[in-house]
Amino acid sequence: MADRRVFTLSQVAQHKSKKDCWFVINGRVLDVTKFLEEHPGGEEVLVEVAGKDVTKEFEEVGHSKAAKNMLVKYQVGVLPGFKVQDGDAATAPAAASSYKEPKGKEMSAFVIKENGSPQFKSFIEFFVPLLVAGFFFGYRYLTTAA
Ligand code: HEM
Repeated sequence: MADRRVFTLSQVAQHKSKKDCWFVINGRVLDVTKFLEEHPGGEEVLVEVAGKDVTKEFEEVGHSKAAKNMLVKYQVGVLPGFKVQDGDAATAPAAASSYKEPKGKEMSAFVIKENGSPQFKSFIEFFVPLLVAGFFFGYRYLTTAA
């Protein structure tokens, strides 16, 4: 369960350095100090907005669901009056952790499926040309004999 200690925005604003970096996203107070170096978007962008409510900035980047699910990991508390929002991806960490990559799925697109039985196929492959040849010679015989 994520931390529910209540902090005010001015308390969050006291943690705005590279060594102690907090901010707020969707009412969650996050301590991202340990995440700074790992952030795929770079640590500078995070330090620049440290100590503030960065919900807008976070959404504007169009972060993936995976990124949204990571928020809970860094949660140290909430703002006063925090309520879990509908559709907040971070509220479903259980669902996120049970999600499994559909391994091998992409490969199946390249597998050519053999549905018909191979015996039936070779029968047709053998007799159809034979039948065509038979018709051809039969027709030739009938037309040249006259
Ligand atoms: C705890 C909060 C945050 C987490 C967990 C997080 C996580 C991530 C992740 C996983 C990515 C890779 C792309 C993706 O999966 O969406 C990313 C990219 C990025 N993030 Fe964050 N981020 C956070 C906060 C922020 C904030 C507050 C800003 C802006 C002020 C920001 C700006 C960016 C940018 C600019 C990129 C690069 C986008 C790109 O190259 O297309 N991030 N972030």
